[in-house]
Amino acid sequence: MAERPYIVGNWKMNGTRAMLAQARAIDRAAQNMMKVEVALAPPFTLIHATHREVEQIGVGAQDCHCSTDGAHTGDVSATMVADAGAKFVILGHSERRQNHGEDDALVRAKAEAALAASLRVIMCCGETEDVRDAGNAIEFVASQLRASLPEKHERAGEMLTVAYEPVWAIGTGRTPTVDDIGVMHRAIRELLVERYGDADGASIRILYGGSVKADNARELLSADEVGGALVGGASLTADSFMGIVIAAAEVHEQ
Ligand SMILES: O=C[C@H](O)COP(=O)(O)O
Repeated sequence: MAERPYIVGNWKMNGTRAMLAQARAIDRAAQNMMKVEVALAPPFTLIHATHREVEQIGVGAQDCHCSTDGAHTGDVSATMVADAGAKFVILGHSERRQNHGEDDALVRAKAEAALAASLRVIMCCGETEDVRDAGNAIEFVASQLRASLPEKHERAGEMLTVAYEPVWAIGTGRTPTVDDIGVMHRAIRELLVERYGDADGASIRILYGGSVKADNARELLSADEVGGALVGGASLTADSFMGIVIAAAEVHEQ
């Protein structure tokens, strides 16, 4: 892994204020792990409190609306999450696509709104098991990314991250092989270079997500073109999350 690994915890719909103790513990531990960029995406309700409690780690949101404000009951805009202390937003997660019917066009509109609010974007993509079994995983992910990512951005390399998360690997304990991850990540890299040019396309980090744990992180993070991980379940306690961060530091040093 050439660049500084990026390990992001996605707390999903987990956590009340009692969870801030885990954020503090992760932040303290991350201060001794400067070789790894560590971040957490708590639920909306904890963004501001997490931002106030931590010094070292990044804090982000798990979604935002595509409009800046207006009559959208229950929604939260990019400007609002930025105001609460978020520096990035996860968009296009398969749980949003499946549970809220978000299509690629909406995800792209959200990404444009987030970038306009100076938020970095972690753009998720990934195929279902049926798509993989039919041998169409690469075509599917490429088409999802082409339609979901903004057409251009002057600081694409710095502002965008892609997270490849096969839907069938999320929360299941199943993972692709290192070879399969490498094949997919190389295809994503090609697409990013094609869209954003050599320099930006090469510097956008591509994370792997889906059942990453401390005991498989070393292997998964050593796959070709993997720049870090988007972690769900194992990010909910400082011990399990920091096990992944430590593995990332070790892979980086190899
Ligand atoms: O955003 C995180 C992913 O959905 C992975 O979740 P997981 O680590 O619980 O499989």
